[in-house]
Amino acid sequence: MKNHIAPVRRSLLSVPADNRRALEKAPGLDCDGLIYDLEDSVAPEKKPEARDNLANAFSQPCQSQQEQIIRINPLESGFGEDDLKLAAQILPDAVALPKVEHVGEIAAVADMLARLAPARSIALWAMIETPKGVLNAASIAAAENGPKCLVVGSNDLRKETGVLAQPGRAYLVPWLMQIVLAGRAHGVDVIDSVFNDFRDDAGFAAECAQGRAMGFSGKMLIHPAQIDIANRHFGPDPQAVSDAEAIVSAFEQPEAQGLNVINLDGKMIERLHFEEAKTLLAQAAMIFARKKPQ
Ligand SMILES: CC(C)(COP(=O)(O)OP(=O)(O)OC[C@H]1O[C@@H](n2cnc3c(N)ncnc32)[C@H](O)[C@@H]1OP(=O)(O)O)[C@@H](O)C(=O)NCCC(=O)NCCSC(=O)C[C@H](O)C(=O)O
Ligand SMILES: [Mg+2]
Repeated sequence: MKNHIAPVRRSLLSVPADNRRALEKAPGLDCDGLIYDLEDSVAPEKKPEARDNLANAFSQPCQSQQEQIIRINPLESGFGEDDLKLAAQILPDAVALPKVEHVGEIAAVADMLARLAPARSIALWAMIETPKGVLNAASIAAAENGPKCLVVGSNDLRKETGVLAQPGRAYLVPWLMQIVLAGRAHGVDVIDSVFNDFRDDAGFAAECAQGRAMGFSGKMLIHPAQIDIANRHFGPDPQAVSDAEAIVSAFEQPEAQGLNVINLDGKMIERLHFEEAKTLLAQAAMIFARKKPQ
């Protein structure tokens, strides 16, 4: 995505970087972003090949407007440094760090990237997927030159805590809300976790609706079949667009000049709703104007 003013992040598809067919297919899909994965979906012996695939994919001319993110391996894994060298060479929009637990990890990767690609700024994203990551989410989001996005990894979070995968995510919700609050407190975008059962459209839609209601901007995805559903749930629906148009129009009337609160069809509308409505319309316009992938 090349508009960095108000990024739309409804749907972020993870693409295993060792899967050439998926790499080929991904730029033609209607998701807002691609998270090219070098971490858990790629076996240790395939990491070099996966990096070569990405170098090759990024060398091709590309019309896609998707935001491009590379998920690297943790630095202590022994793979992370080579992943960062690759990032400095191919210059994605962002590098996603998995399993971030402390603000120091962000600083270490930022320093390394600044040394490897001094003239370019590559944003950092932090995956929050361990108990310590959740507990420290606020300080991670607040880091100087810190992450632009927090992404939840609920598979790892469940593994580390013993919480079971259940519809409704009752026991995960408090932690998810903590992550949303941490991100929003520091102006950092928040993305909900993957949903593993990619053939269960109804279950996925329910989880998207829940994530949207919790305040997430979008969802990390694992399969192309999930894109339309995520776009629909996290994007502005026609009713929301027409409500926003009515609010903007009402506040722009001469009689609303100098007023901070108005009555619109029996509802109290404040200037904050006016600002919210303008943001929603700008996002809707951006989605509408975006060139459909071929
Ligand atoms: C889950 C999959 C292994 C399923 O793959 P497959 O069996 O190939 O599915 P389909 O036959 O239904 O695929 C249909 C076509 O779609 C393409 N495809 C599938 N997945 C992707 C994708 N992710 N990106 C692009 N294209 C994709 C197939 O190639 C087929 O194409 P065609 O040949 O034209 O028919 C697979 O979907 C998969 O590997 N998904 C991603 C897995 C992944 O990235 N895992 C890491 C992220 S999960 C995570 O982060 C968890 C987090 O850390 C946490 O802790 O929670
Ligand atoms: Mg994970």
